[in-house]
Amino acid sequence: MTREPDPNIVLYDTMQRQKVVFTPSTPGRVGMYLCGPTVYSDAHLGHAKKEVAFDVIRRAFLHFGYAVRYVANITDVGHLQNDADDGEDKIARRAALEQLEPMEVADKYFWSFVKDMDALNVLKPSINPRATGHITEQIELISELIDRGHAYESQGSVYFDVRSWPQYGKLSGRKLDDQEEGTREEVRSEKRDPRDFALWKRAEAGHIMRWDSPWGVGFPGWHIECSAMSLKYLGEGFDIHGGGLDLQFPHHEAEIAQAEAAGHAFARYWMHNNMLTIGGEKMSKSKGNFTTIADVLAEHDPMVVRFLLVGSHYRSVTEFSEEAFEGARNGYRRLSETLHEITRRLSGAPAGHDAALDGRVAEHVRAFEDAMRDDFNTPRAVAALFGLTTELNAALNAGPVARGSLELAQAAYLNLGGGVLGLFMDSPKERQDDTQVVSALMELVLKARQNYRLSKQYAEADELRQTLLDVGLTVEDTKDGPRWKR
Ligand SMILES: Nc1ncnc2c1ncn2[C@@H]1O[C@H](COP(=O)(O)OP(=O)(O)OP(=O)(O)O)[C@@H](O)[C@H]1O
Ligand SMILES: [Zn+2]
Repeated sequence: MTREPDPNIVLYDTMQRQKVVFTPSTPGRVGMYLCGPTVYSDAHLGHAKKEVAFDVIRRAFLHFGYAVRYVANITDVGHLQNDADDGEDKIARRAALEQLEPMEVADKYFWSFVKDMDALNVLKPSINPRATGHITEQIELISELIDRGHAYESQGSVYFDVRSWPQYGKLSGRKLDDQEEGTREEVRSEKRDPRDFALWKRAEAGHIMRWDSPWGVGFPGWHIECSAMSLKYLGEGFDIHGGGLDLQFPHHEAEIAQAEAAGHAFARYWMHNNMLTIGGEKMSKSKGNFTTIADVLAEHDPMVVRFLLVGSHYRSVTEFSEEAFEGARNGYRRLSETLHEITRRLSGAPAGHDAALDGRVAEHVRAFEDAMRDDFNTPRAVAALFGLTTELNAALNAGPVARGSLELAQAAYLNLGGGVLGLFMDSPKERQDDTQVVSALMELVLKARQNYRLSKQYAEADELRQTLLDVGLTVEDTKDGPRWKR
């Protein structure tokens, strides 16, 4: 059943600095752009916070009846050490360290990112554009900026002229005079103003990633890819642009200036996730205080990791600690055990509905949806799921529950906890456990059948075989003994 797009979704827009009602540029549709990873190393838990935060927002829009086009870029060129305008490219540096081609590095860490995201049940983007695949679009945008007098060439590089664009700083609220960018003397001398930022950089001898351009051989600056690719795939005045709080300045500020100074309408709403911290400090690659997603998943159920992340609001800090995991593990177990019990009790449940219970389930569903409509308040939504769980546990403990009510409750868990929060995906660990349990049980069953046959109880042996067939399992007698398959 598809529902009408919900007109009452409220989100916090960083640009307007307040919560506002979301109205899509095209009725029923949401265009979202998310600044994705620079693929030069394995993703860490901080990246997971961001990806899960925006995945939940996307899932909520889907739940509330919208079609979503979700574009998340992959930065594979132009992101220099320390986010600077000058210096080594992060990918090229890693390529030299690992003795790989730069594109080999980008692919290696792209696929490792995809694997992590799959494990965390993050939906795949509708489009996953790469910076190196959109050099032409970036050159076009830079040319538009030069034509309009907002960018200038200098010794084979091109810089954005911030003094020509007084709105520069409007997202982060930074006044031009307070900004300081580019400290190296050689960069200063190429720029008209130290706050100008690179759109295109001249490739020095030995720089591996290089493309031809109207300004000579070079490579794009870090910010321009997002303006070019978001406009290409989502169009003028697209709905939502997301990313980490730390990207507000200079990255998002630069994205806005590049697009708007070239005459394009840019994102209508800006959403920023807060940071995952460790010991109160932002987890980050360059600080070295990170734990990779792969390392976390080696020890923890991915659904517990996800539950931990949605347990705090996307605009709040999430502190990463063992105690936080302990809490998440217990909380998640409470929810999933009740869901399993409901599913178990469905077969054999008396027909019909318990109207009073249905009403109480509906109240928790409403509380969940109200929370999600209110700037995607996942902690409140999780609290509603706990309310639902307390309700259901009381009913289940009191005796048989009508099938219709169990079905309603099950749908609530699966649509809200599963569909919106992305939980309740069978974890690989659970699946592995299941496979082991099935194998062990089948060994026992086949041994019992052998025993029947040895004692010439053929009717019992055939009955066993038939029972297995009824659930889709076939038994074959081979020279090495009986084998079973699905
Ligand atoms: N600890 C974190 N919590 C939440 N989001 C994060 C965290 N670290 C990075 N992000 C987000 O992930 C995206 C990519 O970040 P980036 O590749 O710069 O990671 P990083 O670890 O901060 O790297 P570096 O330290 O090299 O800058 C950005 O949108 C950023 O805001
Ligand atoms: Zn970006």
